[in-house]
Amino acid sequence: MAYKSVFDASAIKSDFELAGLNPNFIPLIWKHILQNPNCGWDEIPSLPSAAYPLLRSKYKPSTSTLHSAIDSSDQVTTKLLIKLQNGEFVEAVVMRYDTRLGKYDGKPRPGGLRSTLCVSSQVGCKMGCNFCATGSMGFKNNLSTGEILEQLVHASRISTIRNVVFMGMGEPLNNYSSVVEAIRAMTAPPFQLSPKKITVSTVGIIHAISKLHKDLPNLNLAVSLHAPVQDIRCQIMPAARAFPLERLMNTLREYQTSSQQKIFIEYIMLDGINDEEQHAHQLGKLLETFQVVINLIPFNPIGSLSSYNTSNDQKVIKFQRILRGTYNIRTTVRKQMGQDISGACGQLVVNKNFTIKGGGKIMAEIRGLILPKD
Ligand SMILES: C[S@@+](CC[C@H](N)C(=O)[O-])C[C@H]1O[C@@H](n2cnc3c(N)ncnc32)[C@H](O)[C@@H]1O
Ligand code: SF4
Repeated sequence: MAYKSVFDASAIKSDFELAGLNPNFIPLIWKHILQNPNCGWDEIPSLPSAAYPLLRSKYKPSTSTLHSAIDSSDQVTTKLLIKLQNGEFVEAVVMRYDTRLGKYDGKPRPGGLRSTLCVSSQVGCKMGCNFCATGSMGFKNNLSTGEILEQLVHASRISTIRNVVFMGMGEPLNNYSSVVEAIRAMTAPPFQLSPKKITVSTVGIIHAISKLHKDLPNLNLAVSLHAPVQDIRCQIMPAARAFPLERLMNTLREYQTSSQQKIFIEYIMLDGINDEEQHAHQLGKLLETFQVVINLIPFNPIGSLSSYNTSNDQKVIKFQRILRGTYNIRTTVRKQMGQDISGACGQLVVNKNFTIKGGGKIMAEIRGLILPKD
């Protein structure tokens, strides 16, 4: 029999209510599991007696298991391979940033290390972007709320997570209800992340963006735009045909008007495809009346899955200068982390022959993606 995850927030809440139990006990159960990874139900103290048989009969403290974890050579990034109850695997990536030294003056700051977790929302993805390793897997299944939250639970045991980005495997807005429910749980006890520290990245699912601000105010929205005109978007992102650029921009305008929040624009730099000066000007004109931050993302190689090359540094800098200088748009170049463990954006495909943290070699070649040897 398949058990439910105790982190399936609405399922456990409704089971508690049906049994006449107070749902306020649920965060206490979650907290105990966070602190005691392998605990059994009977070890959780102070629950009403009717809670124990309910938990035993229907729920597991974790439906997924951490199959393996591997550190990048600089120890900054850790990629987690997580096995789901149905036998499928997903990946999540922990990225550690050192905030102890000020970015500009190099002076010590309080706070120390903060970690960002990149979570998956689906096994595979049906959007088929042709620069993305996950897209090449096709779609297998949506993750449940519990399976999304369990990624945070596994990661919290190796690092203190302050930020969550939905930039792992899958299109989060194609799994809307589970993602929204998981984010609500992340911002409540015991996780208590600030919604301002959670970012959902989307290829541009128009109808879902329209709902998002009402369901989750204060959330950060990142849109994978990647091209300033519809024909280039369609060439690299087949889903763009269903979500035309003009309609997407209208939807973002409405989103911005109602949320009053800046929007993050993701722009992958593909040599000879979308990285010329004319593209920078088209992008600048498209976005100059919005409150946006543009992230220029160097293309991460995905082996034989894609023949794209990343733009050279001079082109990236020129592109950035045009957006900043001519259009006054805040534009950053994303620092890539975890490339050596195929843990950077778009490199996530399931690799079961992963090594255990701290040792050994990466052995597998999955779906033509040749992983680097360490
Ligand atoms: C893997 S996606 C997941 C979230 C969502 N599906 C989306 O497309 O925004 C996260 C980000 O990685 C980017 N990405 C995908 N493949 C990439 C690659 N090979 N190199 C760099 N970024 C990539 C996507 O375009 C997106 O901005
Ligand atoms: S970039 Fe995002 S939407 Fe496109 S295939 Fe990859 S995961 Fe799916």
